[in-house]
Amino acid sequence: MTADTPSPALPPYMHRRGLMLVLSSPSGAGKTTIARRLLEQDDELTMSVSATTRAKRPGEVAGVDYHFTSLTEFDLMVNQGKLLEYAKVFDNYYGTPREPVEQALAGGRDVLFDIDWQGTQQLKEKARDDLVSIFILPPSARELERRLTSRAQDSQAEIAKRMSKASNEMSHWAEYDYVIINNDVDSSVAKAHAILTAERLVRRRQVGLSEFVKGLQAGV
Ligand SMILES: Nc1nc2c(ncn2[C@@H]2O[C@H](COP(=O)(O)OP(=O)(O)O)[C@@H](O)[C@H]2O)c(=O)[nH]1
Ligand SMILES: Nc1ncnc2c1ncn2[C@@H]1O[C@H](COP(=O)(O)OP(=O)(O)O)[C@@H](O)[C@H]1O
Repeated sequence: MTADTPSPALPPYMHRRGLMLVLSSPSGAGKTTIARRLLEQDDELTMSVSATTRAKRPGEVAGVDYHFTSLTEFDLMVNQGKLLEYAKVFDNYYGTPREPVEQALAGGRDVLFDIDWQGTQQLKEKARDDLVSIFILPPSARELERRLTSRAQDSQAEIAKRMSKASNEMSHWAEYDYVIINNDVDSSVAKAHAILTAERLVRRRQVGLSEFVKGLQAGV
């Protein structure tokens, strides 16, 4: 085939089973930054927008960054089974609405989650085969504190609380499939995207391969 001959379309029975890509890290290590960049670069990736009882930060948009709810509304979602997982983090509740995730996966799209280790464990119990998890570490403790402070969105007391919980959060690093030390943002985004690209090619995620290969064999 010459360079300007269009490649033939793949048969319609071939499609990809969507995967769930989880990013976790101690607060301030950079998962929101990496998640935003991945979403900009990749049309097949959808963000799971969590529900939370925490107060909205300056600049955050309701329905985009989080669904901000009261404790009563959150309880109702839990009792009605509307959350795929939920956990208490830093004295607030956070949870993943079930329906958008199920819809995206059914449509062959991949879903990106910014959730903590507790949520990751719950998703792993429910959907191990569809889950790919990445733990993001800061390059140093000092840099973590600098990032939390320079983000300038939390009070000093809130930052101190996040630093004191960082050690516990980081103790879960070995439960993840991949680890990225987030030194340079561009390089970390490229690494996360490489993981996504490779995981999409995992054999069981490519539905219809057997028929495809049979067709190839029949044609040679
Ligand atoms: N289990 C769970 N954790 C979540 C969810 N949404 C956010 N989190 C986690 O809650 C923690 C606090 O998030 P946030 O208040 O946005 O603070 P930040 O991580 O400092 O930006 C982070 O570890 C998030 O990954 C969720 O739906 N479920
Ligand atoms: N590799 C990096 N180098 C320098 N600053 C970074 C890097 N990654 C993220 N940041 C900055 O650190 C702060 C915390 O990042 P953020 O993505 O909000 O972390 P998280 O979502 O893990 O709490 C933000 O101000 C962000 O711009």
